[in-house]
Amino acid sequence: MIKALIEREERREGEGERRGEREEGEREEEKRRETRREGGRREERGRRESRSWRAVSVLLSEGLSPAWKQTRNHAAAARLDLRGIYPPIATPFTPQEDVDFQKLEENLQKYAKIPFRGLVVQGSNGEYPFLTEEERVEVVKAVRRSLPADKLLMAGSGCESTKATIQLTQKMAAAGADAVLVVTPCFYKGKMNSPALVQHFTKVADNSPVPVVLYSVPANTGLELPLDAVMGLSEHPNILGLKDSGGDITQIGLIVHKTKTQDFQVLAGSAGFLMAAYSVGAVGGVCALANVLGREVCELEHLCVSGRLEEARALQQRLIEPNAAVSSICCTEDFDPPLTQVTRKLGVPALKQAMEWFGFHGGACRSPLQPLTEAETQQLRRDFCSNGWLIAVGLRKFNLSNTPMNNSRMSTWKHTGGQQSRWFWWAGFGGACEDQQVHKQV
Ligand SMILES: O=C(O)C(=O)C[C@@H](O)C(=O)O
Repeated sequence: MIKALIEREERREGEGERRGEREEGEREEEKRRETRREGGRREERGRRESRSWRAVSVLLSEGLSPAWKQTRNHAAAARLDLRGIYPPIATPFTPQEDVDFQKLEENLQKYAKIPFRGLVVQGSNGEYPFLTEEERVEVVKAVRRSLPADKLLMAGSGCESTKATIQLTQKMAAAGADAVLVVTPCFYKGKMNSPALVQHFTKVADNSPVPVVLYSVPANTGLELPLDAVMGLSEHPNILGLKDSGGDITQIGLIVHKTKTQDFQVLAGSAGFLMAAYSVGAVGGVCALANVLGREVCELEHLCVSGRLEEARALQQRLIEPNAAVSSICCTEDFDPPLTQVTRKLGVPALKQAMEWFGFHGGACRSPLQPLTEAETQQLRRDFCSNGWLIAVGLRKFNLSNTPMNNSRMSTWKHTGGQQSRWFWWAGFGGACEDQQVHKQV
């Protein structure tokens, strides 16, 4: 009996051992299967990573970084509505060529009464290449202090290197810029191909606390931001849009068309082709002429967006020559498609002279920009007078000393038969100038 019990116990123990061994074997097999599975996963990860690195290397060779850091304002980029007109404001200087913040402030007070969407500070017309980094930031701070809260401050933060552009962008954001306008680097223009430019703007946008607007101005930089680069960059969450000063309407139309699936906004870079740009989908304009005829350029925008094309056409035609004279986009034969040949003649010195005629502080440019010659001044006046913007009534001899005219005073707006007219009286300082009563007809 006992023997049987022992034998049964031994059998049970043997079965237990064998079950344990089986279970151990199964556990070992499971481990081996898991190891194989993990190895497979690791290989797959390796393949995927190599695929993704291959992709990244391709992307990086095209300048697109795979993961965009979320700056605090990417969401802002989606919200910021750029529609409207912006003067790229001029920078007044003292006779010693220091920034004249007092005159800047007086100009800002006048701009505040004009229905601009905002101001571009340190655009081409701001003479940014001639300002130190510190001055560029100080001017942004001064404008921020004065600009009404509902106006957008777009600060030009472009430099030649990506590193310097990021640093200045961050300083301008801290100084109060709502967005930055970043011009294409151009000193080594032969090497500024799409991959280089896409990588540049991507890194800037990755590191900018505020949304970025691309700035392509081939007449000044000698290069155009290529379409494929714009299309790639339009997908960046912190890149809002493009300011195109090239003036090629087909290029602007193509950019609008090719980026329409993105929240990407295109601004015309000159009043000379503003209506045409609106017709192909631009949402606004950065226009030097708006420093002088700000209300009229805003009126053109209004007529375009409200479909009053006959009136828009008539107004646009009267703005082409004055715009041509004051546009800061220098003449370069290579980048001067016929349409824009009219838009580039006398540049910033002419803009500043015209500002003086229309009651703003323009003054001298910073060296090495030279003042207008007498012949250029006459040409400039013709461009405004022949389009009915400046009619000298009772013009008497001007014997201005070097002191630019100032102390202008706008008297009244007078509507006469649908025409608006403004009368200006000037009393210049420092010279034997006499009162000049000029009838400006708009
Ligand atoms: O000053 C700027 O930044 C410009 O784009 C100039 C351009 O708007 C023009 O009308 O000439």
